[in-house]
Amino acid sequence: MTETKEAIALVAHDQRKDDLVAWAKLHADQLSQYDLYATGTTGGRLAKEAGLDLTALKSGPLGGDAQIGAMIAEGRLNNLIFFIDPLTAMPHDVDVKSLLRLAILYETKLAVNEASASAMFPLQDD
Ligand SMILES: O=C(CO)COP(=O)(O)O
Repeated sequence: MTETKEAIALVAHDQRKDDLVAWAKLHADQLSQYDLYATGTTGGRLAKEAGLDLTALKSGPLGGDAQIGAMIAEGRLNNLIFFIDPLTAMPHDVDVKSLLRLAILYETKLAVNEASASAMFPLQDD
């Protein structure tokens, strides 16, 4: 029987993308052991610049946050690394709030910056 790999979703707001890419480069070996998902623009950068093999969803403002929220609600994802920009208003703030609400509701392991993302590893099975 093949074992299902645990999944991690990676998301960063525009002002935090450089930081997530830099963090992901440092942790590429660890990340590559998991099924990786990302919102569209974040995923494109992580694939190109950090060499990660991942599934890119829609861009956040076009429904990518909602897709990740749906994965959480369906029990398909329980790790989320979301580098949030705390200083910029977002047109899709309701989607961001919805994703965070679902992550909290479903006990998702959630990291919002470098320190908390680094503290996620090694991931432990529930
Ligand atoms: O907006 C986002 C998260 O709220 C991220 O989306 P992108 O990765 O497509 O920029």
